[in-house]
Amino acid sequence: MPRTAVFDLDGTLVDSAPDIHAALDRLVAEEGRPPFTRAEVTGMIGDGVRALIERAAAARDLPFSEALLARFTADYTARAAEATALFPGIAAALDALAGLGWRLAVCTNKPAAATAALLAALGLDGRFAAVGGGDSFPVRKPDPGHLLGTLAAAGGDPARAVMIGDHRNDVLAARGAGLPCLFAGWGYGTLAMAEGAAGIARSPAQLVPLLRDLLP
Ligand SMILES: O=C(O)COP(=O)(O)O
Ligand SMILES: [Mg+2]
Repeated sequence: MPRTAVFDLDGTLVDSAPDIHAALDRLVAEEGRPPFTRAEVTGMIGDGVRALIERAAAARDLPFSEALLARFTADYTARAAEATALFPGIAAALDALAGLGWRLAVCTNKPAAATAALLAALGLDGRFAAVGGGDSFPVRKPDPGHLLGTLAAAGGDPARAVMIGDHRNDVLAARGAGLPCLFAGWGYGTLAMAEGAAGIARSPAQLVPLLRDLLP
């Protein structure tokens, strides 16, 4: 059974904050509200799009509504790849893992449609044995069912898999699923969120050696 590396998306594989930030600014500008700082935006990412819009609305004194959420989702999904790129070193790490026989998967709280659009725009469709989005299953991270469902879809073995993510939700999902989590220190989470992780990768260049240590 091959080893499986299950990657979080936002803040781990891709630096998606610029496009999320731009879409949030367009949304609140339509309501006559001022734009966000980048730190405000990265602090609101990680619990899926509904939580993102609830937080953004609260921060700009706007009532949350399904219509607001739907407007954001449509706009962001159409423009998710304008400024979003892989973090430097990620492409090489994915290539190296694939070359070592690892199976690759994505487990993200980003909705599946936006995730698919983004991965396609980055030329990454087909790279992953499975992609579990934030609305692909009845549950999402930190619920381990999201990670285990993605792993099952990838044909991976939970006893031979590692989760890599930048948020507390990734660490908690991995812990609940009985997998080690490697914390992505270059992402949007704080290092305090790494508590309970099996290790911290400071840069994508450290991914392959640390993953090989975790699953020799
Ligand atoms: O959509 C989010 O809030 C975060 O997505 P992630 O799980 O890929 O970090
Ligand atoms: Mg993330």
